[in-house]
Amino acid sequence: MDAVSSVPDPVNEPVRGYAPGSAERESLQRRIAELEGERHELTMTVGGERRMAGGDPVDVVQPHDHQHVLGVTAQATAKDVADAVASAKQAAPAWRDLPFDERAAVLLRAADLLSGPWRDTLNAATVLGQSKSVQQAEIDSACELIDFWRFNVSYARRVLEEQPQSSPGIWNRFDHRPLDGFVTAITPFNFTAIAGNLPTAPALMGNTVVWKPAPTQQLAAHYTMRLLEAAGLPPGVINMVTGDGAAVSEVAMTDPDFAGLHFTGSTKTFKHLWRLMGEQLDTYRSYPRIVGETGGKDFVVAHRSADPAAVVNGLVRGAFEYQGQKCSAASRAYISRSLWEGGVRERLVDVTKSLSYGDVTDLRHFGGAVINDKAFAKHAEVLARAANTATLEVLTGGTCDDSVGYFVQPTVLLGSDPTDEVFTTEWFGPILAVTVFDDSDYGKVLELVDTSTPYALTGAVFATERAAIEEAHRTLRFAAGNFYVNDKPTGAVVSQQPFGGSRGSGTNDKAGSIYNLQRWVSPRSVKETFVPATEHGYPHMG
Ligand SMILES: NC(=O)c1ccc[n+]([C@@H]2O[C@H](COP(=O)([O-])OP(=O)(O)OC[C@H]3O[C@@H](n4cnc5c(N)ncnc54)[C@H](O)[C@@H]3O)[C@@H](O)[C@H]2O)c1
Ligand SMILES: N[C@@H](CCC=O)C(=O)O
Repeated sequence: MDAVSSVPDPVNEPVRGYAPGSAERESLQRRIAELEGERHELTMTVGGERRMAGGDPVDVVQPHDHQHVLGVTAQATAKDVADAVASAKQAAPAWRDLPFDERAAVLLRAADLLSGPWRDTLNAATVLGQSKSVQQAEIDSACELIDFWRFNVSYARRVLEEQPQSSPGIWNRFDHRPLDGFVTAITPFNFTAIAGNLPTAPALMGNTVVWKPAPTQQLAAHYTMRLLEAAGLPPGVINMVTGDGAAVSEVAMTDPDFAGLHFTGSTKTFKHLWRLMGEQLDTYRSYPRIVGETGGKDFVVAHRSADPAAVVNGLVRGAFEYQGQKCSAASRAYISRSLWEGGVRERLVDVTKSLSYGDVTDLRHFGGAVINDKAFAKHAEVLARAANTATLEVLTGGTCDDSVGYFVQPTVLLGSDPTDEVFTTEWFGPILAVTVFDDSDYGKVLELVDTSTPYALTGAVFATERAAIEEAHRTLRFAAGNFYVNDKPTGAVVSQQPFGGSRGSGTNDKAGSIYNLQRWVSPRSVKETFVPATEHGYPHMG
């Protein structure tokens, strides 16, 4: 059983600005150029060995310059995944028997390496492979991942401290065992921090893991794996397999020792995986722990009392940072008529028009391209439909161009039918749908916001009247797991706004919090009686 010692008090990693002329900018640009000039062999890592997966090769490109191949990865085969599962099982006894402090030290060291010598590498890989602006890479692949690793150690310690009461002559204890089997972590393309957190959180609690990143995030995932090795992660504790995941669900998730899924990605994929797990219930030795954080259709509501400049800024940053490819991105807005007609419409259109999306290695751009050809085609279809729908008006944007990169212009659609799919479907791109309501209909609009989508991830209300804010809290209590007052619905910070949503948006286990970490232990209650009874009778028997 783990002894509990004290661990360093975590603080949030400061965000660097990369202003022109700064040493940090020069250093990052140098690293970007180095990684851009290499052609990476994006292998799996199984039992500490790097090897190319056996299936079809897959090019990993720069989304803003899709002819530029950064490296080649490959689809993992059933045999590759079976090897990763075997390796996770083999590494399990030694890893779970290692004292908590030794496991924690690996992540604390990884955090310090990322804060220092590895920062440029992970940021550069995220800029190039996922088309993030430097600011968006910095808050993700540096700060958020460092925060996950440091804060998780402190939360894990609190989990281990939780102990039952004892009574005279009896000592009761919790043995915080890892799960009885291995964990599968499946991660999305859009956050390097999430990709790094999902395998490491269960590992911290003593589990071994099969991790499958998204192919489009493979460059940053490759360096995350190298960084964990540099921090001292033993071989086999986290086994990284590559590809689109078909073999992972077929092999790892149908193994009798599969004990937990740590997933972030779309609602559709999560439901598919949950159904698969349901079908396998008679195969598994334990009921698997299922943690899945999924899609959103995140809202902004602006009451007539709101500060117009704050509303516009919240919409622009909330909807268009990282090309709208955040699960938290504002994609539907409900604006009171007096605000809209009092200048918000013009200001929103003007600021949105001024945003430049381009090659993110040129740091002057606000954003880059969407992740791949599939996302581009989906957005192109949405924009074509919008242009031909009578209830929709394209206020700005509405165009896209994939001749060099997968560029979709930041788009604002004005809709008179709030049931149209632009207000209900997650597209995961830079498309914001706005509808305008009469000031007196605020209460009705809150009801509409609550009921018009299957999701409940993030949302924001802008208002200065306290009664309006209180009404939004009440009506929208279950409409968002992360709710913002007078702020954009994106940009949650580990330890400050623990992140996750409910309804169709996930199991709401709040990544980077004590709630998430406790899902990766299976406590054993131990009762020890110091002087055991020797007579079987009771007083009532006389
Ligand atoms: N709620 C959150 O915290 C959160 C955070 C980030 C992203 N997201 C959501 O993620 C989605 C965007 O990410 P994405 O496009 O990478 O999602 P996705 O569902 O397409 O893919 C997620 C992961 O699942 C894998 N996958 C897909 N099909 C699989 C299968 N059959 N078997 C095994 N693995 C499979 C993918 O390869 C990838 O690694 C959006 O819906 C977004 O809202 C949610
Ligand atoms: N936690 C991030 C979103 C993660 C999903 O993509 C935010 O709060 O913006």
